Amino acid sequence: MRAPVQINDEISPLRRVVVHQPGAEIVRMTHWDLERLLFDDLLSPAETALEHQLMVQILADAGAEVLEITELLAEAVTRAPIAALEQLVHRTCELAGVSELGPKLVRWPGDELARALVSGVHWRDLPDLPPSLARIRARISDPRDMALNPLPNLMFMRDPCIAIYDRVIVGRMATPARARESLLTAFALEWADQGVSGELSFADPHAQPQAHSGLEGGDVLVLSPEVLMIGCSERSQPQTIEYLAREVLFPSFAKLERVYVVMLPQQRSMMHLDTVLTQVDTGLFLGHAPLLGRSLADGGAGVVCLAPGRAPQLREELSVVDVLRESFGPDTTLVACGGEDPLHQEREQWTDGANSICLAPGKIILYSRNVRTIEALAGLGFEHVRVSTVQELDHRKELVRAGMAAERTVFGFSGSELSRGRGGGRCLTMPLRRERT
Ligand SMILES: NC(=O)NCCC[C@H](N)C(=O)O
Repeated sequence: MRAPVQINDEISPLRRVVVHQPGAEIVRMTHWDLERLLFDDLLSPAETALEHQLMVQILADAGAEVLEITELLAEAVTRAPIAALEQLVHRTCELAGVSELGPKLVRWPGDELARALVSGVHWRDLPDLPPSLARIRARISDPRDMALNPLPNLMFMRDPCIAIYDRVIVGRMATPARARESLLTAFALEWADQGVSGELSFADPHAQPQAHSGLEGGDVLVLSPEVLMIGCSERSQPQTIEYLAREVLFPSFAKLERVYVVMLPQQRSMMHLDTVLTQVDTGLFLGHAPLLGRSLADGGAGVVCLAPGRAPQLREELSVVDVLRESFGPDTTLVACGGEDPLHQEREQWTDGANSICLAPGKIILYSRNVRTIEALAGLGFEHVRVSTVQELDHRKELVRAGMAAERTVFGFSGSELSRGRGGGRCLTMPLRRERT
């Protein structure tokens, strides 16, 4: 059933979420591609799938309906009007520099096409196309001989589209490796039977001026109906954020008072705001303290306030934590990812210690490898519940049930493979509905 989007904050009980279990697309990578495909290592497909399944089970046992994007996409491909499908395929091929493929692909059976759009297409599967320069070059220089590249980052479902309040904003992926993802995700959400009702904003990446490129979901935190926080990062560009705030957000959401823009270092370890900051409970955040606990003057991240009808204002004297206190009260606290030791702060920020997904206030999921972060959370009353594939399914369900009933819980699971793609629980999930509390 199509359902309206409802995301008014980062922590209310999670009820509907989109994920993607990594599949054939991660098998089609080689070490030659790692940098271009934004990975730090080749992942073991079986281990990665197990880790991901474990996370999905925790989400489901905690009460969320979990949707798989490839199922939505397969449904959308068969349900969408032919003109919409042709447009999707045409744009996909255009982005890949192989426009000649479009008319052929669009006639593939729906399931096959949906799979191909995610895991890529080999030239050898297109025997009757006339020779082209693209094909010849692929044969000479690409050992995999791909006409359409795989999308190994699709598992990081947070980034291609962004649910804000009652709508989905279609992202602008900043790198060629991920460009197709926002087209596919928007198409799936728009046309699948289980998609979203209501408007998709900013919906046509090609209709906007080219300058408005670069807006990824990991940079957007929906803190309250009044306040959003957006990272101006390696991936989300200042012009795009300003345009989005002025043209889409303030005119659409009457309650929205301000958008805080956090000026992040333009570097891979902090590619999105949620790699350094996530919310874990009312008035409680988890984050990279050296960056967020200091003002710009003191070496921390700068914060700019955008408000309707006003010029952007740099809050030079305030840290991100100060700004959060200004909005959510003086008791608002930042738990340091990695604890107090600078060495472990750096190590665990890199392994997504700050990137938690909140299942309900005070109930979060984190990779269990981030032991110092989990210790720091324990100091604030979080019980660590370790969830693992060696446990019987019923036992795992019971652990999640008990953890959800406790005051504060961090569900830890192994993310040894997943973390090599540089994303944690928040990056791997795209919430569409949280309960109104
Ligand atoms: N929100 C996030 O931080 N997503 C993680 C994305 C990781 C992916 N390998 C990327 O570089 O885009």
